[in-house]
Amino acid sequence: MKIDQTKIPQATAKRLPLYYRFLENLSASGKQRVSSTELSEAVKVDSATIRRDFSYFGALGKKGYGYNVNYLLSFFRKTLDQDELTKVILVGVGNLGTAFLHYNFSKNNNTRIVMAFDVDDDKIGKEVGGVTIHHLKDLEKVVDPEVTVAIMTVPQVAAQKIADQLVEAGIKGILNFTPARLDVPDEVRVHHIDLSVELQALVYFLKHYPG
Ligand SMILES: NC(=O)c1ccc[n+]([C@@H]2O[C@H](COP(=O)([O-])OP(=O)(O)OC[C@H]3O[C@@H](n4cnc5c(N)ncnc54)[C@H](O)[C@@H]3O)[C@@H](O)[C@H]2O)c1
Repeated sequence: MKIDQTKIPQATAKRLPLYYRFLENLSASGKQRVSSTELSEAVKVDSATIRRDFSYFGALGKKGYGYNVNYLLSFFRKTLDQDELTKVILVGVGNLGTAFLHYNFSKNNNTRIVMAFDVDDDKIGKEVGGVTIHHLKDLEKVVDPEVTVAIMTVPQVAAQKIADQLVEAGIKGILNFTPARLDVPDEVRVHHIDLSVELQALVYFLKHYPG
């Protein structure tokens, strides 16, 4: 079935990897079907939302049967391009960048950091987690044109200039771990991950919605 991706709401699209990971584990343990209630408990999304999410791609659970795990998995694989390896680059091999290179999405075998960049001469040419570190000035020379996603783990002060360089080199998506708010052209997407904001939100919810 061909799904029009533009019709899937963003909030639904964001939950797909979550569903996918859980279904993959289910399938590996030999389970053939799953109910929305079971899914709901595992991924912590309410079952009405799950049913609505799944209805966007025509997966209608049968009463008393639930969803067919393999059907869902094959759908998610296609939709999330799980069959294709997404190559990603990382800029800034410090504390956080080093940790990411060692982790390198080992649980999620369709995303891989293939190259890292820094400006510290002591790091250039070395490998971390099997990934070679290049000088950022060589970005356009060494990066594969099919790479369109970059992770930024650099000091805040350097972030905007590096974002400009990434855009210039054809990067279309930036996962930004620095506290800097980046200014990029409309066609470039930035996802900003700010741990202190997440923590503050958690503390707020604990305080105002206890239990
Ligand atoms: N360490 C954490 O736990 C953590 C958590 C959340 C967010 N952050 C944010 O992530 C970013 C990185 O943090 P960190 O602790 O890894 O910092 P770090 O100082 O350990 O590492 C920064 C790296 O970026 C490199 N760098 C500096 N200027 C550069 C440039 N122009 N081009 C390419 N590389 C450059 C440095 O050489 C260094 O290797 C910061 O913005 C920080 O606020 C860090």
